[in-house]
Amino acid sequence: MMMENLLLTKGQIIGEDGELIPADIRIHQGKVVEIGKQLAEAGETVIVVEEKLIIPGLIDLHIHLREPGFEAKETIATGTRSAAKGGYTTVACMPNTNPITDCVEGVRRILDTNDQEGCGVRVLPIAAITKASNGNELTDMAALKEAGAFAVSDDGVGVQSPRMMKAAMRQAAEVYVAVIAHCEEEDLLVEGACVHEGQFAKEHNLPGIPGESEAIHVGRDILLAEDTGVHYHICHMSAEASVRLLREAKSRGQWVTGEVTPHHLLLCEEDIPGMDTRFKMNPPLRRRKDQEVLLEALKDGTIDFIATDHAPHTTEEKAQGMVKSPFGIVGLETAFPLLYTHLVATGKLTLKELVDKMTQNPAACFQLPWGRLAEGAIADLAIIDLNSERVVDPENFASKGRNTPFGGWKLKGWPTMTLVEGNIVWQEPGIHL
Ligand SMILES: NC(=O)N[C@@H](CC(=O)O)C(=O)O
Ligand SMILES: [Zn+2]
Ligand SMILES: [Zn+2]
Repeated sequence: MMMENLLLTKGQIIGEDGELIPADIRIHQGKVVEIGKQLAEAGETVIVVEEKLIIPGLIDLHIHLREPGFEAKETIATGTRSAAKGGYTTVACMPNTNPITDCVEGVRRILDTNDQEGCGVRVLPIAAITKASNGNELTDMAALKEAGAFAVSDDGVGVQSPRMMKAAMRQAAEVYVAVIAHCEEEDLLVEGACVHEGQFAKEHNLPGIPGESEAIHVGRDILLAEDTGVHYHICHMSAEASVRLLREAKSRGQWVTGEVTPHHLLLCEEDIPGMDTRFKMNPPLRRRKDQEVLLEALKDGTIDFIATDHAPHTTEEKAQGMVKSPFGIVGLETAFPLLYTHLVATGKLTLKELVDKMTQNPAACFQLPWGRLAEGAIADLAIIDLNSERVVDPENFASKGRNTPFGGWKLKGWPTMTLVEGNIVWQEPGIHL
């Protein structure tokens, strides 16, 4: 990619105490070299950002790109474009493709495809914990890491055997890769379980997924991880009991981290309008109490960061009804405006808290060098128009997925430009330099 030196002028950045500060940003050779007021142009291309907010590029450590194997749902090209449009500059993709990313070739293939067909957003491949994610045999984590795997996960299913999970943690600790867990105990599930085992399930006579099916794995894994020294990370936390267990583990100083999705922060089972598969995801939307606890835990730092779990499916797949349709909703293009509008504009989180939990917190949890806006930092940036107001229209998504419960929601705070290492990877149509 061509490296162009840029001068972003008349922007605003978030200061140490959360205040908005007018700022210009000079970018040379892919790095932020100077942040200040009214910087003099020195041969750069000038972009006047007109009072918009400049933040570190967003980082999403849990998405599904679907390639190889499920290209009708999403490809690396469409998924990374969707990420860029949402203000994301780094994404980590789960291995539940076909084939599952459980070998060196699979990891390399994702990196190569992104180099050739991606829009410039950085993709970190997550490799499987067990071969074919079937829970029977561990992958070669040292080789996977060497090939460029970011971490290991069997996302989509829980690792059912505690013995296998313990062995996985031992190996992961030895080669310094994190174990990222989809926590779900299948022994507590019934055939066709599709929504939270609670009020909505009862009213609609649907088989439910209990909160304990998540929490029992969280508790089990915290115990298993304790003596291994592994970094254990909990996917898409949804249940109050899981939060309680994470909080306790952290209070003892254990290396456990957790993420939460925008949909679990903003919705609960009471919001499901009926037999609408756009509200079907795993884990399911739970009680209002769980939703409230998740937000509290995110605010107080128990839950470390926000990840979308962007999970595109085709319209046909999602048209098979509540029981048969696949779990999952898309999230990359709506995450920031949703959370800005419903958590920041309502005073539940500060703007700095929200941005930190989508940038520097995920980076810090996994020792990634991105997610900061400072002199000397890599110029991964998102420019956000906090005042722009638009209605979510899934037909306009860059993602192939249209499966969102947020269609029709009126939101503020849309990204207008995304830069990775100083290169513009997406900009709102109609903006000309
Ligand atoms: N979250 C979901 O509802 N679905 C994910 C799988 C997963 O994240 O467990 C998918 O791959 O579709
Ligand atoms: Zn999962
Ligand atoms: Zn997932």
